[in-house]
Amino acid sequence: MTLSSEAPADVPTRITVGASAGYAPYDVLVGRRLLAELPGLVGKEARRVAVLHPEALAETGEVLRQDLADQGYEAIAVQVPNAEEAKTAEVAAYCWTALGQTGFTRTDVIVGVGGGATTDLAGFVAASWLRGVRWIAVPTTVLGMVDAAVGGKTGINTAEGKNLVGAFHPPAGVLCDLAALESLPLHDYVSGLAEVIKAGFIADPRILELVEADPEAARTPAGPHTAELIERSIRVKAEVVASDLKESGLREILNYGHTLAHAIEKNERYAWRHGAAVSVGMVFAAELGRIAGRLDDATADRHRAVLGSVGLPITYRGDQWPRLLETMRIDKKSRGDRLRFIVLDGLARPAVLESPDPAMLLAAHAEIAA
Ligand SMILES: NC(=O)c1ccc[n+]([C@@H]2O[C@H](COP(=O)([O-])OP(=O)(O)OC[C@H]3O[C@@H](n4cnc5c(N)ncnc54)[C@H](O)[C@@H]3O)[C@@H](O)[C@H]2O)c1
Ligand SMILES: O=C(O)C(=O)C[C@@H](O)[C@H](O)[C@H](O)COP(=O)(O)O
Ligand SMILES: [Zn+2]
Repeated sequence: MTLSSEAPADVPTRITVGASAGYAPYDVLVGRRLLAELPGLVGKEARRVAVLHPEALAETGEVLRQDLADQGYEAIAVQVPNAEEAKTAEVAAYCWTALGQTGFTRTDVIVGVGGGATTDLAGFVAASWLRGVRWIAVPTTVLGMVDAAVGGKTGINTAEGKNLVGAFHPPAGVLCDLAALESLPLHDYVSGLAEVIKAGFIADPRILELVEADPEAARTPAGPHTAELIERSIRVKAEVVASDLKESGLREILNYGHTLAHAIEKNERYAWRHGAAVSVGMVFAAELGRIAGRLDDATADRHRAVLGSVGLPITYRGDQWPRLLETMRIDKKSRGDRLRFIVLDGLARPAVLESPDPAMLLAAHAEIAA
């Protein structure tokens, strides 16, 4: 991965996430060679900086740490496991120990560099350390850039399920250096496209058109529309979280496809990437919408077509339904015994489906069962 702190080649795109729920606004920068921006975001009040990075980005973590040390900060690198293995209470506790041993105070700053799993953990450690310190996200996956690093949902998993412990704690800034995507394995790149396509279905159909125009190109960072796809998706997310940071209503639309997705991830013991599970979850939600008489056939079918065209999965093994249903009951959108799903009433018209009939759920499941 080639992150460098040289001056930016071009002016980056700046997307501001507006203030919400008493939290300050912040900028998401998208461009190349953005690391020169990092010290400015860390600020002068901080004395110590902890750079949390996954094993796969050990070199990058050290580049950032050295860069911050050169700027006069007492900078430490904290290596955490790759992917979902980082989102555990044990790893969070390991990070707290590192901060404690470094004498981290309330004015010090955490930098999370990596995919969504790393930034979810870094944000959670920042939210919980001393009841909240500033943090900066440097997402290095498509999914991290378009979704996880933006909006302040931070958290870890428990044995019972995905993201069950966490906090709303927005970052002070987000640096999306597109050069980072060049070292991302294809499987991870494609997984991130599920959240891009989600933004297309719930809010910005132009995203779907760009993917459909050349699905093969959409699968690589060198594609002609890479920056536009990422920026459009960030704008969707930024707009939603600025109006409903704490998910008291509108923000639930970002959970499109996630009710089933999180159950699949848990069922697969996190061997499936989040985006892959979200892909199947969106096909399920589309079928649910169609069966409920809310979504037209063409838009429901478009899910399979566009997700499949970039190589995302659109089916899941059919023998697991009772387990999936059980896990879905503790989805955060559930209220008491009532399951709630985000469905579409049409393209870019997300809405809530309350307590669907079990027969409807079963019928939608039959449509995704392999
Ligand atoms: N907080 C939110 O709003 C939000 C939104 C969407 C997803 N998420 C979470 O994000 C996580 C998924 O994130 P993800 O898809 O980025 O996966 P990930 O963080 O698991 O990263 C995938 C793999 O790629 C490696 N990696 C990261 N960047 C790399 C790079 N540039 N080059 C080479 N390897 C690299 C990682 O170490 C990991 O092994 C899930 O835990 C999901 O729940 C959170
Ligand atoms: O930001 C949100 O809100 C989302 O729902 C975005 C999702 O893509 C993301 O996977 C999120 O972590 C899911 O949150 P959860 O509250 O369902 O755990
Ligand atoms: Zn997601």
